[in-house]
Order: sequence, then structure tokens, then C-alpha cells
Amino acid sequence: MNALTLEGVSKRYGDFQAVRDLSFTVKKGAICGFLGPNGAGKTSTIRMILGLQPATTGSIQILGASDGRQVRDRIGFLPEERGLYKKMTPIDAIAFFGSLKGLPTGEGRKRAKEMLEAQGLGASKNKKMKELSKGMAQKVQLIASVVHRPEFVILDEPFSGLDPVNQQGLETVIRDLAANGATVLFSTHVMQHAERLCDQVVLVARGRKAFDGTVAEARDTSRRFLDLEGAIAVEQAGALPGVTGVDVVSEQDGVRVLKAALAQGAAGQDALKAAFLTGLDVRRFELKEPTLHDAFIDLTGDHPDQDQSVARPTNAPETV
Ligand SMILES: Nc1ncnc2c1ncn2[C@@H]1O[C@H](COP(=O)(O)OP(=O)(O)OP(=O)(O)O)[C@@H](O)[C@H]1O
Repeated sequence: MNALTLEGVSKRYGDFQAVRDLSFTVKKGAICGFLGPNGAGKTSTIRMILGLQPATTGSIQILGASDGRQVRDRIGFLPEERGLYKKMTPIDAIAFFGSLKGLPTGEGRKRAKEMLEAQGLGASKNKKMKELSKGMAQKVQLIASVVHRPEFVILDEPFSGLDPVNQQGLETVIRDLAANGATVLFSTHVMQHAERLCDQVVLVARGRKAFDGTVAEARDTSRRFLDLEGAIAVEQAGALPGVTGVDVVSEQDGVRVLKAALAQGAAGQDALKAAFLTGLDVRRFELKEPTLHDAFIDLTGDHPDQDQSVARPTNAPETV
């Protein structure tokens, strides 16, 4: 059963077409990554899904309703622009947001306390929001957006501004939400989170859908490469089975590092076998499987951001 269906959705701001003819569905209980470079139209689409702004053309069904506002109490939303009332405590802020979705305040406070403790924020629950670090405040806002136990959770760039430890914590929260039956759609331009979490990825570029499928299917759209090193001529590498093109990465004293592109479906092992059988001087051989990051570049022609939790050393200080 689909929790979300977009059909031919477009959004125009004056003369500018931000979203073009976008169609996709998300199954109930799935984790869907909504990916794309800056300005691709992700936030515009999310705002239309929520009913915060109308689509210029097309239709959207969410939890069986044709306007997100009709089912707003069953949706949880973390906006890209963050901020909770600075003078409130986390407990008050979470309970307040829950009450906007029909959750009685007493129950909201009880859940807030439990969820803050589960997120390691028990000691901060009665501080004022303005006394919390950015990462802590972001966690509080996430809790505020799901305290009413929504069936559909929409998170706009939820990982931005979080340090590696908290990014991992957020991945766990997203997995738990889905394990408890919620459908989750989150936008990001950091591929590694989507790669680890998503049942489905929808990739948009310049307002158009560039890909919709599983992470494995996305990787399969990307070209695979062989790294070869040795006293090998470009023509020799180019003649190996499955190789469609060869770039010279570096060359010194006749020893070259070559990057050979493989045809779709070609097995790298066949090239390796042929290289040894023909007596090529192979000193290093590496078959590089494409990542979602590679697929993103191939599909959009753009470069996604690197995951800070990968780029930074694991002993980097935590800001929370
Ligand atoms: N209210 C608006 N009026 C005019 N143009 C807008 C408006 N909102 C967004 N845009 C433009 O539409 C395009 C898509 O913006 P949107 O915020 O949907 O992209 P995004 O994929 O969420 O990008 P980011 O990752 O940078 O948040 C951008 O070029 C943006 O400048």
C-alpha cells in the first residue's frame, strides 16, 4: 500500500520552474531518501506534500488524503529551518508541539521525558532551549516532530548541523521509526546516510526526477572501474574483455596507473584473468564497485556533499 503518491507534480515561482513533472510513490513503512543537489527542488516538493504550498500542476496523495493539511495530525515534520522558542524547556517545547497535533499535554510531557532520556538529553530536559548546543536543540526539535507518533515522518535535511556521533544517533532514530511502522521520507545531499538507511531513493536534479529505485539499483546505473598499475600500455588495457575506455592516472618510468571503465554487466575478474594470461605486467589490480555517491554524480552531473562522519576522524570532539 502506498503512503504517498505524486503524479505529474510541478511548482513554478513566477517565471522559475522549481519542480517539473515529478511522479513517484512511497510504500507504507518504507524509508525513502529524497536526494538531490542544492536547489534541486526537494524543499519545494516537501512543502507541497505537506500542503504548505499548492502544486502548480499535478496531484499528491498522502495517507489517503489529497491535501497534507487534512492529515496533519498523522504527519511529523522536521523543517530545514530549525528553531524552538528559546525560553521554553525541551520538555515544554516537545509537549507544546505534541499538543498542536492533538496529544494531551500530560502525555506529551511524559513521552518527552522518556525520549529525551533515550537520546542522552535527560540532564538538559529542564534547561532553557537557548542554553542547549545546536546539535542538542536539533535533537529536541526532532523529538518534538515525532512525539505524537506520526504515521508519516518527513525530515528536511535532518543530518545537517549534526556531528558524527549524533548523525549515527539520528540514523538509529529513523530506523526505529520505520521499525515501529512509520513511513519516513528524508531529504539529504549526503549520500552515505541514504546508502545505509533507505529502502528507496528518489533522486531529483534541476526539478526533474533523475532516478527512483533501490540503492542497489542506483549503484547499478553507475559505471564500474578497474584500477590497474604496472608497465602496461593503454592499448593493452583497452583490449581486455569488458573494458570500454582507459584513462592514464599517472605515469613514471614506464609504470602507469590506469583507470579502465567497464561495460555494463562486465565481470572485472574476466579482465584480470585475461591480463595474466596475456602476460601483462600487473602489479596492482582493484575493482571499484560504485557507491551511491558515484551514481549521484553520474545521474545528476553534480557532486554531493561528503558525509562529515566519514570525513572526520572518529575521535573528533562531540559538540553536544
Ligand atoms: N518561494 C520561492 N520563490 C522563488 N523561488 C524559490 C522559492 N522557493 C524556492 N525557490 C527556488 O526554487 C529552487 C528549488 O529550491 P528548493 O529549496 O526546493 O531546493 P532544495 O532541493 O530543497 O535545495 P537545498 O538542498 O539547497 O535546500 C531554487 O532555485 C530556489 O531558489
